[in-house]
Amino acid sequence: MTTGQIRKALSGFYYVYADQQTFQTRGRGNFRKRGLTPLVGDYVRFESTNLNEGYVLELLPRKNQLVRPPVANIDQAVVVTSAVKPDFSSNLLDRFLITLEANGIKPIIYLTKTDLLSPARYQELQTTLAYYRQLGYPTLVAKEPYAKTSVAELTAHFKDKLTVFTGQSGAGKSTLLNHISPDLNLKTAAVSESLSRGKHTTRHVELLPLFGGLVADTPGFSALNLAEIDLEELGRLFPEFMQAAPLCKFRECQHDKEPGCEVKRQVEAGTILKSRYENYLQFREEKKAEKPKYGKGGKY
Ligand SMILES: Nc1nc2c(ncn2[C@@H]2O[C@H](COP(=O)(O)OP(=O)(O)OP(=O)(O)O)[C@@H](O)[C@H]2O)c(=O)[nH]1
Ligand SMILES: [Zn+2]
Repeated sequence: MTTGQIRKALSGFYYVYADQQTFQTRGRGNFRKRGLTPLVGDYVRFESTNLNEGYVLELLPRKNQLVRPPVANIDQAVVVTSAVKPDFSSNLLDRFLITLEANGIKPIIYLTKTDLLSPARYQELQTTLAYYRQLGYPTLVAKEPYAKTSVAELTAHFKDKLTVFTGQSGAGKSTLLNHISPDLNLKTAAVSESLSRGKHTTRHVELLPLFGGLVADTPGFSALNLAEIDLEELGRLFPEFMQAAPLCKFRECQHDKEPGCEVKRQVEAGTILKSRYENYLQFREEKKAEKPKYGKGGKY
């Protein structure tokens, strides 16, 4: 048996990459009885007699997976964020960031449509996004989002990583991917002014070797309803809260109503961005409003 990585899944075939070759295989392992479906990005054990006939026998454990795009073992996600049309939303950005943090996926923020901004608004967004950069998230903000230098700054992060593209509909994911790899020829669509929604075409995901790493060729917009995040876990998904927390008076401080909270102190002092804290409180309310889940011991 050989170990390889699924780089494409199509019409019942899994295309497994191993030893610098691609093997066309079918699923046959007991993972199927356990209701597991191999995903692009999965590491598998397989056997084959030639390049066109082989069987995936075992699915190796995943470190994470997303539903849209359906990819496993993701290292990082480019959060394509538009400055206008649709308007920049710190709430949406923070939602993306905590969802990725919860899955152990490193976010890279990429701002698009800056060409449509007034100089003053551009300056303002640069200041806001500098805060995210200082948190440790690579944050790319350019006046010309698709200039060669801007795209090169992004692709420099791809080496040895599996990268996916995510972001709101109409944010410019397909446009950006087309600039990274013109061969892709992904359809882009003007955002319908009346619906404020882009088009959605179903495609099969494939991992492309680009800039020394692998890139999922299909962008996706995973559900961001925080369903899989625990209320108590929320604070740990904000790196600056994590850093402040040891100085909170209470060890299990939720940075909400507790006295002696360092996070709140830093929000007052202006070192923690107010919108981050407000979004945190809103996410908490959202989690609290969720119906109690059965089997979780009435946790909420
Ligand atoms: N002016 C300007 N227009 C852009 C920019 N990026 C994308 N657009 C336009 O915005 C529209 C939406 O871009 P897409 O690349 O289709 O967006 P998407 O995120 O792939 O959208 P979905 O497929 O709906 O998820 C297209 O008409 C693009 O030409 C940009 O930086 N500046
Ligand atoms: Zn606190």
